[in-house]
Amino acid sequence: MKPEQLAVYFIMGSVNAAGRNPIEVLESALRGGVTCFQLREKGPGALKGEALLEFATACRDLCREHGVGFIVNDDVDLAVHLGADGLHVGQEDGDIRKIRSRIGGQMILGVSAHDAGEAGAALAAGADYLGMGPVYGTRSKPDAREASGTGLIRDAHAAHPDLPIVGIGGIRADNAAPVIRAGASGVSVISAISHASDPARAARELHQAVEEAIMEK
Ligand SMILES: C=C1C=NC(C(F)(F)F)=NC1=N
Ligand SMILES: [Mg+2]
Repeated sequence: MKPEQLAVYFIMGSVNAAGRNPIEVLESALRGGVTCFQLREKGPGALKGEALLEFATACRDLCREHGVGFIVNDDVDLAVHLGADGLHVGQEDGDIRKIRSRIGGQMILGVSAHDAGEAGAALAAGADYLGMGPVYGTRSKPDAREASGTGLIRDAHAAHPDLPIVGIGGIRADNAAPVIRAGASGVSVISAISHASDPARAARELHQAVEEAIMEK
């Protein structure tokens, strides 16, 4: 996982597409230059079984067409079955070491971490990047913790400067810079792109904001 792959990390499930065809939203986001995509099929109305497999396969193929990493959230079996580029798990999704041994050394493994301690444990267990947040208030995750600002990212980056971190939670083009300045390699977003009337434009604007902040570092 090269840190620059985390610059604009789009996360979406079929329920996040604001009533539109999620494949068209993903296609638009990819045209707009998102650098990584995570399929996070969760919550009421989430696809299951054959419908999920079809949707996930279509997302994977679109990402491959655009040369963008395809990451699956939580579902180890689905990630392995699809030959995904990576898997993202939270602290509650099982023992990170066991998951690493299950997916092998090639697959990217992302782990959610909420403090420097969890960051260290995830790194020791084989994580390739950390997702840290919620930086700002978020509506995409009903059970999200309190907004933590960028302090957690700053602490984790200071403790583990070589471990790529992506910020998450309420991030948009107009508040992305502080996340990068705190030491993150990129920002991950759901609704800033999936709810945008023009997802490609939203992705471009986020990419510009992140690139500018990286240049100013
Ligand atoms: C809960 C999550 C936290 N962080 C991330 C990512 F941005 F990918 F690191 N993805 C998630 N699903
Ligand atoms: Mg999870």
